Amino acid sequence: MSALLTLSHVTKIFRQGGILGRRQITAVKDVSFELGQEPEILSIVGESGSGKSTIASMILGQTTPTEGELDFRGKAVSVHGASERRAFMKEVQPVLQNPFEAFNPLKRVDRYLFETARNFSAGSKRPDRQEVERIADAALAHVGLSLAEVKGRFPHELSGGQLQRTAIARALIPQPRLLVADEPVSMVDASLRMSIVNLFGQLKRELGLSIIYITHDLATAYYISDKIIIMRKGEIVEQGQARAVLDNPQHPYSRALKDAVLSADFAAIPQSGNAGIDTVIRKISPLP
Ligand SMILES: Nc1ncnc2c1ncn2[C@@H]1O[C@H](COP(=O)(O)OP(=O)(O)OP(=O)(O)O)[C@@H](O)[C@H]1O
Repeated sequence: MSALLTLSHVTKIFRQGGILGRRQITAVKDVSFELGQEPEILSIVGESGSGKSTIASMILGQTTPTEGELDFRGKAVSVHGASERRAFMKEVQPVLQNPFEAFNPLKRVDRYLFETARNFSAGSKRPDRQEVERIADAALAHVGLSLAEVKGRFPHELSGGQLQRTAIARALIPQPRLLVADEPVSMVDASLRMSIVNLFGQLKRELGLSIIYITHDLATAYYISDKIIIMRKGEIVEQGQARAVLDNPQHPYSRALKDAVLSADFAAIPQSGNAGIDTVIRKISPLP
Protein backbone atom coordinates (compact mmCIF):
# COMPACT_ATOMS: atom_id res chain seq x y z
CA MET A 1 0.00 0.00 0.00
CA SER A 2 1.41 3.41 -0.92
CA ALA A 3 2.16 5.99 1.76
CA LEU A 4 -0.36 8.70 2.66
CA LEU A 5 2.15 11.46 2.03
CA THR A 6 5.57 11.27 0.42
CA LEU A 7 8.14 14.01 0.05
CA SER A 8 10.92 13.00 -2.24
CA HIS A 9 14.08 15.12 -2.55
CA VAL A 10 12.14 18.34 -2.11
CA THR A 11 14.01 21.62 -2.46
CA LYS A 12 12.62 25.14 -2.36
CA ILE A 13 14.67 28.11 -3.43
CA PHE A 14 13.22 31.59 -3.03
CA ARG A 15 14.55 34.41 -5.14
CA GLN A 16 14.58 37.79 -3.47
CA GLY A 17 13.74 40.83 -5.53
CA GLY A 18 11.34 39.04 -7.90
CA ILE A 19 12.05 36.61 -10.73
CA LEU A 20 15.13 38.53 -11.84
CA GLY A 21 16.42 38.95 -8.30
CA ARG A 22 19.95 37.72 -7.76
CA ARG A 23 19.82 36.71 -4.14
CA GLN A 24 18.61 33.17 -3.56
CA ILE A 25 17.53 31.58 -0.33
CA THR A 26 17.47 27.82 -0.11
CA ALA A 27 14.62 27.46 2.38
CA VAL A 28 14.35 23.66 2.04
CA LYS A 29 17.08 21.39 0.71
CA ASP A 30 16.67 17.81 -0.47
CA VAL A 31 14.05 16.84 2.10
CA SER A 32 12.56 13.34 1.97
CA PHE A 33 10.14 11.68 4.36
CA GLU A 34 6.80 9.94 4.36
CA LEU A 35 3.68 9.41 6.42
CA GLY A 36 2.29 5.91 6.39
CA GLN A 37 -1.34 4.84 6.08
CA GLU A 38 -1.71 4.36 9.83
CA PRO A 39 -2.73 7.51 11.74
CA GLU A 40 0.36 9.14 13.16
CA ILE A 41 1.71 12.40 14.51
CA LEU A 42 4.88 13.66 12.91
CA SER A 43 6.61 16.63 14.50
CA ILE A 44 8.93 18.89 12.57
CA VAL A 45 11.17 20.86 14.90
CA GLY A 46 14.07 23.21 14.32
CA GLU A 47 15.31 26.72 14.83
CA SER A 48 13.64 29.75 13.30
CA GLY A 49 14.21 29.92 9.55
CA SER A 50 15.02 26.21 9.22
CA GLY A 51 12.33 25.72 6.58
CA LYS A 52 9.48 24.22 8.62
CA SER A 53 6.74 26.58 7.39
CA THR A 54 7.94 26.28 3.81
CA ILE A 55 7.51 22.50 4.06
CA ALA A 56 4.00 22.99 5.49
CA SER A 57 3.12 25.36 2.68
CA MET A 58 4.34 22.89 0.04
CA ILE A 59 2.38 20.02 1.63
CA LEU A 60 -0.73 22.21 1.52
CA GLY A 61 -0.07 22.90 -2.16
CA GLN A 62 0.34 26.63 -1.51
CA THR A 63 4.01 26.76 -2.50
CA THR A 64 5.52 24.93 -5.46
CA PRO A 65 8.79 23.09 -4.88
CA THR A 66 11.78 24.10 -6.98
CA GLU A 67 12.85 20.46 -7.19
CA GLY A 68 11.52 17.14 -6.00
CA GLU A 69 8.04 15.70 -5.58
CA LEU A 70 5.27 15.77 -3.02
CA ASP A 71 2.60 13.11 -3.36
CA PHE A 72 -0.59 12.66 -1.36
CA ARG A 73 -2.15 9.21 -1.81
CA GLY A 74 0.28 8.65 -4.68
CA LYS A 75 -0.81 11.77 -6.55
CA ALA A 76 1.17 15.01 -6.97
CA VAL A 77 0.07 17.67 -4.48
CA SER A 78 0.38 20.39 -7.11
CA VAL A 79 -2.76 19.11 -8.81
CA HIS A 80 -4.46 21.31 -11.33
CA GLY A 81 -8.15 21.88 -11.86
CA ALA A 82 -10.73 23.13 -9.40
CA SER A 83 -12.40 19.82 -8.59
CA GLU A 84 -9.11 18.01 -7.90
CA ARG A 85 -7.92 20.90 -5.78
CA ARG A 86 -11.16 20.85 -3.81
CA ALA A 87 -10.92 17.10 -3.23
CA PHE A 88 -7.36 17.57 -1.98
CA MET A 89 -8.34 20.44 0.36
CA LYS A 90 -11.06 18.29 1.83
CA GLU A 91 -8.45 15.74 2.87
CA VAL A 92 -5.58 18.01 3.89
CA GLN A 93 -6.51 20.86 6.20
CA PRO A 94 -4.31 23.54 7.78
CA VAL A 95 -4.32 24.72 11.38
CA LEU A 96 -2.67 28.11 11.64
CA GLN A 97 -0.42 29.57 14.27
CA ASN A 98 -2.53 32.49 15.36
CA PRO A 99 -6.24 31.78 15.71
CA PHE A 100 -6.92 35.53 15.91
CA GLU A 101 -5.55 35.88 12.37
CA ALA A 102 -7.54 32.91 11.12
CA PHE A 103 -10.82 34.68 11.92
CA ASN A 104 -11.97 38.12 10.79
CA PRO A 105 -12.55 40.12 14.00
CA LEU A 106 -15.80 41.51 12.57
CA LYS A 107 -17.31 38.15 11.69
CA ARG A 108 -19.01 35.79 14.13
CA VAL A 109 -17.04 32.55 14.43
CA ASP A 110 -20.07 30.32 13.85
CA ARG A 111 -20.31 31.77 10.29
CA TYR A 112 -16.97 30.16 9.46
CA LEU A 113 -18.19 26.80 10.68
CA PHE A 114 -21.45 27.09 8.77
CA GLU A 115 -19.74 28.17 5.54
CA THR A 116 -17.28 25.29 5.75
CA ALA A 117 -20.15 22.87 6.44
CA ARG A 118 -22.00 24.17 3.37
CA ASN A 119 -18.92 24.10 1.13
CA PHE A 120 -17.67 20.68 2.14
CA SER A 121 -20.81 18.80 2.99
CA ALA A 122 -20.58 15.11 2.12
CA GLY A 123 -24.02 14.82 0.47
CA SER A 124 -24.90 15.88 -3.06
CA LYS A 125 -27.44 18.52 -2.05
CA ARG A 126 -26.69 21.63 -0.06
CA PRO A 127 -27.38 21.04 3.62
CA ASP A 128 -30.19 23.04 5.21
CA ARG A 129 -29.72 25.28 8.23
CA GLN A 130 -30.51 22.55 10.72
CA GLU A 131 -28.04 20.15 9.12
CA VAL A 132 -25.33 22.83 8.98
CA GLU A 133 -25.77 23.48 12.71
CA ARG A 134 -25.63 19.75 13.42
CA ILE A 135 -22.34 19.42 11.47
CA ALA A 136 -20.82 22.41 13.27
CA ASP A 137 -21.90 21.12 16.68
CA ALA A 138 -20.48 17.64 15.96
CA ALA A 139 -17.12 19.14 14.89
CA LEU A 140 -17.04 21.33 18.01
CA ALA A 141 -17.79 18.29 20.19
CA HIS A 142 -14.55 16.69 18.93
CA VAL A 143 -12.58 19.62 20.37
CA GLY A 144 -14.46 19.79 23.66
CA LEU A 145 -16.81 22.65 22.73
CA SER A 146 -20.41 22.95 21.60
CA LEU A 147 -22.26 25.20 19.18
CA ALA A 148 -24.15 26.72 22.11
CA GLU A 149 -20.82 27.94 23.52
CA VAL A 150 -19.61 29.73 20.38
CA LYS A 151 -22.84 30.66 18.61
CA GLY A 152 -23.14 34.37 17.84
CA ARG A 153 -19.73 35.16 19.34
CA PHE A 154 -17.04 37.31 17.76
CA PRO A 155 -13.40 36.10 17.92
CA HIS A 156 -12.46 38.51 20.72
CA GLU A 157 -15.28 37.07 22.84
CA LEU A 158 -13.49 33.71 23.00
CA SER A 159 -10.21 32.89 24.74
CA GLY A 160 -7.14 32.08 22.63
CA GLY A 161 -7.51 28.42 23.56
CA GLN A 162 -11.22 28.34 22.67
CA LEU A 163 -10.54 30.10 19.39
CA GLN A 164 -7.77 27.68 18.45
CA ARG A 165 -10.13 24.79 19.27
CA THR A 166 -12.79 26.40 17.09
CA ALA A 167 -10.25 26.72 14.27
CA ILE A 168 -9.43 23.03 14.67
CA ALA A 169 -13.16 22.18 14.68
CA ARG A 170 -13.53 24.06 11.43
CA ALA A 171 -10.62 22.08 9.95
CA LEU A 172 -12.39 18.85 10.99
CA ILE A 173 -15.65 19.62 9.16
CA PRO A 174 -14.46 18.38 5.73
CA GLN A 175 -13.48 15.12 7.50
CA PRO A 176 -9.81 15.41 6.50
CA ARG A 177 -7.27 12.64 6.69
CA LEU A 178 -4.33 14.95 7.45
CA LEU A 179 -3.97 18.13 9.52
CA VAL A 180 -0.97 20.37 8.94
CA ALA A 181 -0.58 22.40 12.11
CA ASP A 182 2.08 25.12 11.90
CA GLU A 183 3.04 26.29 15.39
CA PRO A 184 -0.51 25.76 16.65
CA VAL A 185 0.30 26.32 20.31
CA SER A 186 2.83 29.13 20.14
CA MET A 187 0.18 31.85 20.55
CA VAL A 188 -1.75 29.93 23.16
CA ASP A 189 -1.18 30.46 26.86
CA ALA A 190 1.38 27.99 28.26
CA SER A 191 -1.20 26.55 30.64
CA LEU A 192 -3.46 25.64 27.70
CA ARG A 193 -0.81 24.26 25.38
CA MET A 194 -0.98 20.75 26.70
CA SER A 195 -4.73 20.60 26.24
CA ILE A 196 -4.35 21.43 22.53
CA VAL A 197 -1.49 18.94 22.14
CA ASN A 198 -3.50 16.27 23.95
CA LEU A 199 -6.38 17.06 21.62
CA PHE A 200 -4.15 16.09 18.67
CA GLY A 201 -3.52 12.71 20.30
CA GLN A 202 -7.25 12.27 20.81
CA LEU A 203 -8.07 13.20 17.18
CA LYS A 204 -5.51 10.69 15.97
CA ARG A 205 -7.04 7.92 18.08
CA GLU A 206 -10.72 8.76 17.65
CA LEU A 207 -10.86 10.05 14.08
CA GLY A 208 -7.87 8.24 12.57
CA LEU A 209 -6.25 11.56 11.64
CA SER A 210 -2.59 12.00 10.87
CA ILE A 211 -1.08 15.27 12.00
CA ILE A 212 2.02 17.15 10.99
CA TYR A 213 2.89 19.19 14.02
CA ILE A 214 5.37 22.00 13.38
CA THR A 215 6.83 23.45 16.51
CA HIS A 216 9.73 25.04 18.36
CA ASP A 217 8.55 23.19 21.40
CA LEU A 218 10.67 20.09 21.82
CA ALA A 219 8.90 18.97 24.98
CA THR A 220 5.43 18.79 23.46
CA ALA A 221 6.90 17.22 20.31
CA TYR A 222 8.54 14.54 22.46
CA TYR A 223 5.35 14.01 24.38
CA ILE A 224 2.88 13.66 21.52
CA SER A 225 4.77 12.55 18.40
CA ASP A 226 5.18 9.15 16.90
CA LYS A 227 7.91 10.39 14.61
CA ILE A 228 10.09 13.45 14.58
CA ILE A 229 12.13 15.36 12.05
CA ILE A 230 14.83 17.74 13.20
CA MET A 231 15.68 20.48 10.73
CA ARG A 232 18.49 22.95 10.45
CA LYS A 233 19.07 25.46 7.66
CA GLY A 234 16.59 23.79 5.35
CA GLU A 235 17.94 20.27 5.79
CA ILE A 236 16.87 17.30 7.85
CA VAL A 237 19.64 16.52 10.30
CA GLU A 238 17.88 13.59 11.96
CA GLN A 239 14.57 11.75 11.72
CA GLY A 240 12.98 8.66 13.19
CA GLN A 241 10.75 7.48 16.02
CA ALA A 242 10.38 10.48 18.34
CA ARG A 243 11.40 8.81 21.55
CA ALA A 244 14.31 6.95 19.98
CA VAL A 245 15.64 10.15 18.40
CA LEU A 246 15.19 12.34 21.45
CA ASP A 247 16.30 9.79 24.01
CA ASN A 248 19.47 9.20 22.08
CA PRO A 249 20.09 11.97 19.53
CA GLN A 250 22.89 11.18 17.10
CA HIS A 251 23.50 14.51 15.41
CA PRO A 252 25.35 17.24 17.35
CA TYR A 253 22.58 19.74 16.52
CA SER A 254 19.88 17.41 17.88
CA ARG A 255 21.95 16.97 21.02
CA ALA A 256 22.31 20.74 21.36
CA LEU A 257 18.54 21.16 21.00
CA LYS A 258 17.86 18.58 23.63
CA ASP A 259 20.44 20.10 25.99
CA ALA A 260 18.71 23.46 25.57
CA VAL A 261 15.59 21.91 27.06
CA LEU A 262 17.38 20.99 30.27
CA SER A 263 17.98 17.27 30.25
CA ALA A 264 16.73 16.71 33.78
CA ASP A 265 13.33 18.20 32.98
CA PHE A 266 13.22 16.42 29.68
CA ALA A 267 13.68 13.03 31.32
CA ALA A 268 10.72 13.84 33.56
CA ILE A 269 8.29 14.10 30.65
CA PRO A 270 5.81 11.28 31.13
CA GLN A 271 5.07 8.59 28.57
CA SER A 272 1.39 9.42 28.79
CA GLY A 273 -0.85 11.69 30.79
CA ASN A 274 0.25 15.26 31.37
CA ALA A 275 1.44 15.30 34.95
CA GLY A 276 4.27 17.75 35.32
CA ILE A 277 4.63 18.61 31.67
CA ASP A 278 3.32 22.14 32.00
CA THR A 279 6.20 22.87 34.34
CA VAL A 280 8.60 21.52 31.78
CA ILE A 281 7.04 23.52 28.99
CA ARG A 282 7.19 26.76 30.94
CA LYS A 283 10.90 26.29 31.45
CA ILE A 284 11.68 25.81 27.80
CA SER A 285 13.28 28.76 26.15
CA PRO A 286 13.23 29.33 22.38
CA LEU A 287 15.54 27.04 20.51
CA PRO A 288 19.11 28.28 20.02
N1 LIG B 1 8.19 33.86 0.39
C1 LIG B 1 9.49 33.90 0.74
N2 LIG B 1 10.36 34.65 0.03
C2 LIG B 1 11.66 34.69 0.37
N3 LIG B 1 12.21 33.99 1.39
C3 LIG B 1 11.38 33.22 2.12
C4 LIG B 1 9.98 33.13 1.84
N4 LIG B 1 9.41 32.28 2.74
C5 LIG B 1 10.40 31.87 3.55
N5 LIG B 1 11.59 32.42 3.19
C6 LIG B 1 12.90 32.19 3.80
O1 LIG B 1 13.12 30.79 3.83
C7 LIG B 1 13.76 30.41 5.04
C8 LIG B 1 12.89 29.37 5.75
O2 LIG B 1 11.70 30.03 6.24
P1 LIG B 1 10.54 29.25 7.00
O3 LIG B 1 9.49 30.26 7.31
O4 LIG B 1 10.16 28.07 6.22
O5 LIG B 1 11.30 28.78 8.33
P2 LIG B 1 10.66 28.27 9.72
O6 LIG B 1 11.54 27.16 10.17
O7 LIG B 1 9.23 27.99 9.55
O8 LIG B 1 10.87 29.55 10.63
P3 LIG B 1 9.97 30.05 11.90
O9 LIG B 1 10.13 28.99 12.94
O10 LIG B 1 10.61 31.35 12.26
O11 LIG B 1 8.56 30.18 11.40
C9 LIG B 1 13.98 31.68 5.83
O12 LIG B 1 15.28 32.14 5.55
C10 LIG B 1 12.95 32.63 5.25
O13 LIG B 1 13.38 33.96 5.38
